[in-house]
Amino acid sequence: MSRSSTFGEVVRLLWKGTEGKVGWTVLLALVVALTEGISITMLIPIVASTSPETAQQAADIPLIGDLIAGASLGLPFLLALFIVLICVQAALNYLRNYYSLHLMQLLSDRLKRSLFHAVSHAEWDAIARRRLSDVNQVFVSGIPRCMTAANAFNMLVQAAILIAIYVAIAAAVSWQMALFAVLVGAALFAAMYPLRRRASRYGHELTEMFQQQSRVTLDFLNGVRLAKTFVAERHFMRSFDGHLGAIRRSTLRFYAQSSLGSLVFQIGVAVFAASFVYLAVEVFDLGLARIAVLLVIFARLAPRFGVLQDQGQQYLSNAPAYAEFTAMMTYFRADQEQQDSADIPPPRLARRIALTGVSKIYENGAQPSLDNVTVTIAAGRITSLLGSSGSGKSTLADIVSGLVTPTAGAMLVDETPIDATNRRVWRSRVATVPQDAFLFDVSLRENMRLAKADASEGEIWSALERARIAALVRSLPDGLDTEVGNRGTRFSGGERQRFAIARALLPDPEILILDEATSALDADNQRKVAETILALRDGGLTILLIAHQPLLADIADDRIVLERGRLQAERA
Ligand SMILES: Nc1ncnc2c1ncn2[C@@H]1O[C@H](COP(=O)(O)OP(=O)(O)OP(=O)(O)O)[C@@H](O)[C@H]1O
Repeated sequence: MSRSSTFGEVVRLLWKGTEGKVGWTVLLALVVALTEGISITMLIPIVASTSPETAQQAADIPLIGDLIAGASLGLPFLLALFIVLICVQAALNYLRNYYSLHLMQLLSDRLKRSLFHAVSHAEWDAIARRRLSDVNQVFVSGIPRCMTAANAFNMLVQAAILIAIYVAIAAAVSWQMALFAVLVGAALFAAMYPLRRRASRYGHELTEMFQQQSRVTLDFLNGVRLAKTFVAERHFMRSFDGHLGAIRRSTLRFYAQSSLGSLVFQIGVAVFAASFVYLAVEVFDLGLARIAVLLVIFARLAPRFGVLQDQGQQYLSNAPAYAEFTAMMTYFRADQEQQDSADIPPPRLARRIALTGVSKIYENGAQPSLDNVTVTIAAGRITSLLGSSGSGKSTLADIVSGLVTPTAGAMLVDETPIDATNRRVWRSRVATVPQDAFLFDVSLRENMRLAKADASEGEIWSALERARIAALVRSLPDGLDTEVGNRGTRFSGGERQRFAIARALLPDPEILILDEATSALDADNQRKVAETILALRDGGLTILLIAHQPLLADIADDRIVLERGRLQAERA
């Protein structure tokens, strides 16, 4: 995204994201600038009241001089008014800062929610194609950087308003000096161009480097057990150190350059101050009243130029994060799942699931992962999905569960076709237990209620009984209140698997899909899970098993054999 289009995007974001409320901060900035302007202008009558000579100088100032002449006010009154104006100004500044912060928080929440929504409502295919560490990175550092850019932009606008008002007052006092200030300001702005370009480049580098760092961190945390098994901690540590070093070096380089820029800027401002006073006194012979006012204006103006410089850099070095955010939003929004409409009843499975001519070609897949497969899964029976690695078993199971959309072909649940309009509602009636039975780091009861938020104690115990794990829970001192701990590692693999089955059974699904559910278990645990599955089938549940182990393959009533995405055999 080019700099100008990012600029337009940030303006739109600020305006739309705050529902136009950002306009209030600009208006407040304008009022603050006006009260500041009035309080500065008031210095003229105050200085004028010191001697007849200064009074005459003040009267000579166009516009302002006439005003002073019109209202002959005493010094105590002027000083009191000056204090009142400064108080009003301080209060308005406080209000503006607080309101800006409030808006930024609101905006940040809005961006996070919209990305969360876009990801959670995207098609699974689209989610699976994307590195989740990149998505996480946008949440953790991308959106806060967008906020810094938006805030910097807002500050820039406010500083620009103040500068414009100061320059207008300066012009009323002496147009030559105002013109001089504008020309010097423009020259300083132009001189800082290389620094702004560097800030923008640094911003792009930072986005890339944060992504790399997030990838290593998440990869390591997700596979920490494996990393330790391979004694590969040092490899990850080295890689992590490498990314930290790159970020540190780039940041130091950037700040060294920008500090140098600020240094040059400060020197430039000092030269400007000296020339300003010289011109005012020696060339234009402005007199004390005007010089006093111009100096006060200048003293206020200089830090605003500093704000322009600092916030400009903040904006440029953080705006690339916004381009990253919008690219990610566009990606996920392009592939949104159709939402359920309230009047669609969940399909019921009483007889069979029939797939006809189903094919699946993943976006980046060279070959079809499923090629014209026609099979039937009978209700109330155990069907096993067999085939060598990569033959398409998981793809078929994901199509049956409604997670993956087939590229071609049709699926019927009894007589109901499953398509974009009801795929989500069908998925809510399917329970899947993956190979790695994942338990969340909350209590057993809360883990169960993730599958059905309003499950009663009776329903929870009934599901635990069906999965043959109730006896274990009863033996625990804290029963259902037992905290599962990090990923449930306090339970054995077989126990976790049966908890996962119990959780999957809680919403009373139409079909249970087990994806290599016992591959990580020993023979004893495999046997226990197999007994659990047989008992569920005897209770009338339809079960689809992806199984390599003979023990599980043997308990199946029907078998579907796939090879290279094609149906090899379908046997009872
Ligand atoms: N998201 C994806 N994008 C691209 N290709 C994919 C994707 N998922 C699966 N594939 C490819 O589709 C083919 C079938 O994969 P699938 O996971 O369905 O096989 P499987 O029989 O379950 O394998 P395994 O027994 O090893 O788990 C494989 O060649 C795989 O590389």
